[in-house]
Amino acid sequence: MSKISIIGSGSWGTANAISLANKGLDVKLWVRNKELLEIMMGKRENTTYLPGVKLPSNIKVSNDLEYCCKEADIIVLGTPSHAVRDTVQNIKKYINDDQYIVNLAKGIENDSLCRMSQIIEEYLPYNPIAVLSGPNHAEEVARNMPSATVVSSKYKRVAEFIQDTFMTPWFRVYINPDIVGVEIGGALKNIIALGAGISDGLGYGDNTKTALMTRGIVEIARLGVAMGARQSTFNGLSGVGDLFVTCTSIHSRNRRAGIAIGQGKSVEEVLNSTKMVVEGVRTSKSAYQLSKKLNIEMPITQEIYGVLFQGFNVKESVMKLMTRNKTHEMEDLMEKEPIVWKDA
Ligand SMILES: NC(=O)c1ccc[n+]([C@@H]2O[C@H](COP(=O)([O-])OP(=O)(O)OC[C@H]3O[C@@H](n4cnc5c(N)ncnc54)[C@H](O)[C@@H]3O)[C@@H](O)[C@H]2O)c1
Ligand SMILES: O=P(O)(O)OC[C@H](O)CO
Repeated sequence: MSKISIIGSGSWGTANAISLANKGLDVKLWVRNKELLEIMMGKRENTTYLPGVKLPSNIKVSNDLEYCCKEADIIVLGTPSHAVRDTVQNIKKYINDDQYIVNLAKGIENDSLCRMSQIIEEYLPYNPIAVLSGPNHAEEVARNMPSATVVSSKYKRVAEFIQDTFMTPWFRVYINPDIVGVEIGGALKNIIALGAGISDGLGYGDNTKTALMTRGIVEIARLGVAMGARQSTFNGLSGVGDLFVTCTSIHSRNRRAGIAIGQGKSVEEVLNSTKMVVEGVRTSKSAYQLSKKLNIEMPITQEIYGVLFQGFNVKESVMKLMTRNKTHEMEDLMEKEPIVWKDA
């Protein structure tokens, strides 16, 4: 039986700890904040990030990184994406080459434009690395509500081992070798979820949100394919699957932040009002930078980046998107699927 250590006890790190512990595995959960650690030890509950769900007795909570890393077969990184580089640097001295590293964070690092697995590989080049990404809200996974997800790794052996470890009757894990596609889908859907929230906040309807979601996945796939991903991955759980759940769920922090912005709150006000991470904000900057670098057309991302960082007015952004040059819906696939119109 594998020993698991989860570094980061936000909602998702804690939910995975609970899911794995319910399976009978020994889990150590690293808690950064000492005050929260005390509460979690006493109440056996993460009252800040996952209230209402008890921690099984086989989860050991600790603030000691060395204690958490040593003897683990699998180290799971559960911090937000902006903290992954620091976290890997901090744990590197306690890690052996044969320990598996699984990343849960969804994001693309600003400026370096690295995917999370690339950051991990930079510091731990010999370790088996996998990423887990899919339509999974912590609040539901922690309560054993049936959910599905995807594990990706460059190596089938690694993906299958992590699949077996995380799979439960309530958490169905698929594997996919397209690590670029899985990471890009999981990271960039957060930008579209902010947009879906803005649309809801403006009082627009289901048509508007569905248009954003459908055209959103087109531009996510366009960037992903340019970075080496497979188009088909964006039709899967880490693509449209995660996009659907994040754009429609009451649990989504990205969507909730978007709603508040659509209702007129400033971005600063919205981000200051929650302890929880709104990944889409930083990711919009990285995606915008990537679209410029690779010369990829990403109109929705560009407008959302503009709203978040350049003071764009949300209603004007909607109008800019609606009045762009007319085009063919399947423009991206035309080379692969030539279009033949009938004459007259
Ligand atoms: N919440 C979900 O349902 C869910 C589901 C799938 C993926 N994710 C992804 O998992 C990652 C973690 O999200 P979450 O929802 O658990 O976050 P959260 O907002 O619930 O908690 C954030 C956690 O990160 C810690 N943290 C913040 N800054 C840190 C730093 N600089 N160094 C170390 N730790 C730091 C906080 O102490 C806290 O434990 C994100 O990338 C998110 O997109 C979340
Ligand atoms: O709450 P959000 O918006 O960060 O989304 C959480 C997960 O990524 C959903 O799969």
